[in-house]
Amino acid sequence: MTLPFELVAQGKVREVYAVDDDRLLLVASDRISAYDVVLPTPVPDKGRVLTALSVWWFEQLAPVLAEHGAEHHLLATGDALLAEGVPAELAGRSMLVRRLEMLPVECVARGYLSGSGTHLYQRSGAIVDVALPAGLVEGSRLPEPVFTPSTKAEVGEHDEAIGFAQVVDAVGAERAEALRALTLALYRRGAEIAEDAGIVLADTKFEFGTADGTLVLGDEVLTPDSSRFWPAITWSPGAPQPSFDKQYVRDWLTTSGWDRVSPAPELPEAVVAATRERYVTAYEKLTGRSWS
Ligand SMILES: CCOC(=O)Cn1cc(-c2ncnc(N)c2C#N)cn1
Repeated sequence: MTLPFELVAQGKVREVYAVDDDRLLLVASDRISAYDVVLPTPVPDKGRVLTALSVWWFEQLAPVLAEHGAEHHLLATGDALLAEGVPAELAGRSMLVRRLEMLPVECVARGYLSGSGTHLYQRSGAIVDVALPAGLVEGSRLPEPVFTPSTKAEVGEHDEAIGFAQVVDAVGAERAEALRALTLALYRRGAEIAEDAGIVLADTKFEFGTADGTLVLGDEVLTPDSSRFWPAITWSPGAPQPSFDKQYVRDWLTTSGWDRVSPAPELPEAVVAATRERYVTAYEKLTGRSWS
């Protein structure tokens, strides 16, 4: 599909286009990645569901942003984009956003110990400069949510966990404090809403920018692609937790014998359908809205 806009960033499952000097278009694809590999089989509606979820979260989080003197970058989505020249088949999985001066920090909030956080903790009892109590295991709930920022890695590289001092070096002390406070406040509100929906929001990554000196929440927000969603019902510390949305894919890939190095195999139709259903279910449980 050719868009009448310049491609400015390409991620594993998303693209960013320049609409004009002040606005960008974030386009979510139906691609799914597992074990850091983009799989060859798309999941129908994944892009549209995760876009609708982000849009809903921007609405839910607007009061928290306002409390912190911040805003978000969303301008429009869906049919409103047709007038901007966005093709109909992309409109539902695109967000028109304000162009920001993006800050060079991945703002990660963790309410639970998982993934790279567990690895760092097992090595040093902390996540960089964030000390944690002894005796935690993969999946443990943390006493309090913590801010564990990282650098924005180049495409294909892994983000590197950094300490608060490095955030200060990058954006200044006042802005660093604001990022930490806002990241944790947004995470707490998201985790609270997710808990009511039977979903553990284990961690999430926010990206912020500035516009005319104001802090602005960018990127996608609180989706299963930017966060770890676990079914609350199966939460059991001591082992990797089942992913709310990707577990069918992970399990099938494991049974398929894929070596994780050679090109990933096509997913069976049943796994694609079940995975699509997980995205729709996450949307409906969180928003209380019917996907249809
Ligand atoms: C392909 C995936 O890459 C990204 O989303 C990272 N990225 C964010 C921007 C951005 N730049 C200015 N203003 C914004 N509002 C945004 C946003 N969101 C560019 N790349």
